[in-house]
Formats: sequence, structure tokens, C-alpha cells
Amino acid sequence: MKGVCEMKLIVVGPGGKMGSLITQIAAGKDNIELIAGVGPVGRDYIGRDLGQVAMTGTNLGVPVVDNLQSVIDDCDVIIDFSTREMGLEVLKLCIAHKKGLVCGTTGFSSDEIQCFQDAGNEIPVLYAANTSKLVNVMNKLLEITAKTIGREADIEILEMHDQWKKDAPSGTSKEMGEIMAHVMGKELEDIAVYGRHGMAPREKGTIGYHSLRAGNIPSSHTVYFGFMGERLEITHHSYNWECFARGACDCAVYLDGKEPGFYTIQDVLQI
Ligand SMILES: NC(=O)C1=CN([C@@H]2O[C@H](COP(=O)(O)OP(=O)(O)OC[C@H]3O[C@@H](n4cnc5c(N)ncnc54)[C@H](OP(=O)(O)O)[C@@H]3O)[C@@H](O)[C@H]2O)C=CC1
Ligand SMILES: O=C(O)C1=N[C@H](C(=O)O)C[C@H](O)C1
Repeated sequence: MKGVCEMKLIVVGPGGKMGSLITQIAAGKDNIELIAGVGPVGRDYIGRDLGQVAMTGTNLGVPVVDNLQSVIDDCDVIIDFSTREMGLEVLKLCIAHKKGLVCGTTGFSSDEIQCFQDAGNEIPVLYAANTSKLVNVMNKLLEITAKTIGREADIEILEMHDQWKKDAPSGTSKEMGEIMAHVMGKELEDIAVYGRHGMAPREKGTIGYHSLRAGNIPSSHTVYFGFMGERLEITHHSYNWECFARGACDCAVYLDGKEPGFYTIQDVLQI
């Protein structure tokens, strides 16, 4: 039996890697009631039961629709892990209908991320390129390390993901770079170097980016701090996508009933 204080949730992209896991985890929580899933127009699974599409193992009695506007007024919070284009569309509808939004989609420009931050004036919104608890602990370690030795070290970020990932570098590695650049008193766009090749010597004070896509690697991020004669590596590996999906559900529960504002995963994790 469901609890009395259920947050009404819509999942965008419930047939996707993340959307299906988020739906499975949400379906097992007493404090969440799934209202609908939203998929793209023209898919053969539109109109089917959300539980079937997300492979929760049971019918949930609610459909996957292809029009968010038709169901949005029935929910409290929306979780979006889809595409850059759909993420921006979802943001617009959440503002128009005054609904809470957790967006974990990556691939946005910094101006687009700013749109999520500005939306905090009107709705409760949480954007996180990575909803894993341990990645956000790693971000704290990076902040301390870059503050202490960032200006002396050669900093390189290596991120690995599955062959299907659409964006590079990962949203997480961009956030990691921004955190380190900030404590080094720099703007990331001024010091990021993507895929260094050739014989030119490494330029001091820059952050190198390297993206690897292979097989079904869920997610790995390593930041190297290179000195002469020694190096420090800080790494996070995920073995599957569950850590991100659990974090996304925690974010949605956190956002339910909150005043308008731009919230962060650090607010949820209290770190
Ligand atoms: N914040 C975090 O911690 C994490 C973020 N991500 C990010 O989440 C995003 C999704 O990743 P992933 O699940 O691997 O990708 P998938 O491609 O597996 O899933 C994306 C889903 O979005 C759906 N979709 C696409 N366009 C629309 C639309 N117009 N309307 C509704 N649904 C749509 C797709 O439908 P269909 O399949 O029918 O095309 C698909 O189900 C990426 O940006 C990724 O980087 C991923 C993991 C963790
Ligand atoms: O696409 C993924 O899988 C992931 N995407 C996010 C990113 O771009 O950083 C988070 C995590 O790395 C998994």
C-alpha cells in the first residue's frame, strides 16, 4: 500500500537507460506515485503501460504519452534524463505549469545551464550532471586539491563512457573542471584544452580533457594532478547506472513542496 504523502512524478524518457532505472526505483518507493512517462512522438511504445516500457516487472496502470502538456498538471515533479532538446522543452513547460523539475540530462551549453538557474526564480529546479553521491564527494576532494596544488600541477581529466553516449566531454567532467577552475581563480573556458595532440609542450595552468567511448562502460572519471616525479589520481567508477537513478529519485523527493529556487545535489546530500 502506498503512503499518504506521495509525490506525483512524471518520468521523461522512460524507455531509456536512465529513465527505465529511475522508473523502476520510483515504482518501489512508498512516497512516490508515478503519474505517466513521456516518450517521443511516433514510438511504438506510446500508449503502453509505463511499467511495461520501463520493465518494472508489473503494470503500473499509467501510460507513456507523447505529449507532456497533456499530463503535466497532474504531477508535482518531473524527472528528465533525455536529450538536450527535450530537456529545454521540459524546462519551458515546467515554468509555464509551475512544476518542480529535476534535470540530469547533459550536453547543455553554459548559457542553457543558466536558463535552468534562472528558472529558479519561478519554480523549484535542480540541475545535476551527476546524481551519484560518491561523484559529489569526489567533487569536494577536487575542490580541496585544486585549491591547494592546482596552479602547480598539470591537470588532466580522463572520462570513459559507453559507446552510445551522445555528448563529449561528459557533463560531469565539465562540472569537475568548473569546480577546479573556480578555486584556481580562472574561467574553465579560458583554460580547458580538448584532446591534446601533436608535439607542442603542455601549457601550464590548463586542464586537459580526454574522452573515451567503448562497449558498455557506465561511467568513469579520473582527474590526474601531475608533478615532477609523482602524481595524484582521484577516480570514480560506476559499475552500472543505478547510483545515478537512485540519486535522481532522492532529488525529486527533496524538491517536492519546495519554494521556487535553484537547488543543487549538494543541498540534497548535505555535503
Ligand atoms: N545526471 C546524471 O547523473 C546522469 C546523466 N545522464 C544523462 O542523461 C541523459 C540520458 O542518458 P541515457 O539514459 O543514457 O540515454 P538514452 O538514449 O538511453 O535515453 C534517452 C531517452 O530520452 C528519450 N527521448 C528522446 N527525445 C525525447 C523526446 N522528445 N520526448 C521524450 N523522450 C525523449 C529517448 O526515447 P527513445 O529511446 O524512444 O529514443 C530515450 O528513452 C544523457 O544526457 C546522459 O548524459 C546519464 C546518466 C547519469
Ligand atoms: O551518459 C552517461 O552514462 C552519464 N552521463 C553523465 C555525464 O555526462 O557526466 C553522468 C555519468 O557520467 C553517466
